[in-house]
Amino acid sequence: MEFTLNGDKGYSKVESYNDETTNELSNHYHKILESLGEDPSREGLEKTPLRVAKAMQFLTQGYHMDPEEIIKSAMFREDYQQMVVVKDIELYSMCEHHMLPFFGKAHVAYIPRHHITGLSKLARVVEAFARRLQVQERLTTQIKECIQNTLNPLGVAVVIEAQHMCMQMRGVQKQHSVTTTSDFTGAFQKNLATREEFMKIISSNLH
Ligand SMILES: Nc1nc2c(ncn2[C@@H]2O[C@H](COP(=O)(O)OP(=O)(O)OP(=O)(O)O)[C@@H](O)[C@H]2O)c(=O)[nH]1
Ligand SMILES: [Zn+2]
Repeated sequence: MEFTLNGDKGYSKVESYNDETTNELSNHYHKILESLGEDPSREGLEKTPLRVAKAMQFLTQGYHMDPEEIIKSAMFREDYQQMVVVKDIELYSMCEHHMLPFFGKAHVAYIPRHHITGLSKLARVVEAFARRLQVQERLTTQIKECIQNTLNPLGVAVVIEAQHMCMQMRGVQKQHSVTTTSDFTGAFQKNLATREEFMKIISSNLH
């Protein structure tokens, strides 16, 4: 089956894998298991190369998504010019240095000029950029730019808080460190009160 994620909405709802890529990855993971001193033919590992091949394609499916198309597929003209905040969007990404997970939450806001977008699309844009090999800084900026370029709003704000497994399980081994990145355009950049309102909303426990 093909990865057909560039559908008319910019993503596909079906979990599917490219047979050729799956085969190629499986062969590589078979060798990797051997290099690690394992026996890829023992019962528990027999299907592991195939499972990992699929898992890795799932975790990097963002390469087959078109984030701008995701927003454009649900853009509506509206005169609302106040802050729209979607907070606590959980995200799972992989650091490009160690290919280990980093995970946490994204908080996304914008102030519409003439257009709003479907709320789920903001979360889908986070997914589309997170499901790639990333650094947290670039992930933050890409989400911001995508929303700015498509909706042309009065401002965009993105804050990401994440824990990096490469800092927890290995390396410096700091279990409790959390990294926060942020990026702003327009009103969020120029107007301190606007930015503070956003920061207050994402820090509050109001639901
Ligand atoms: N800026 C940034 N750094 C990251 C991110 N994810 C992982 N890193 C860091 O990437 C760096 C890579 O540094 P290197 O010295 O080349 O790799 P390393 O020898 O494995 O480093 P240690 O993790 O310190 O053991 C490390 O400091 C990681 O903590 C990220 O999203 N943003
Ligand atoms: Zn890393």
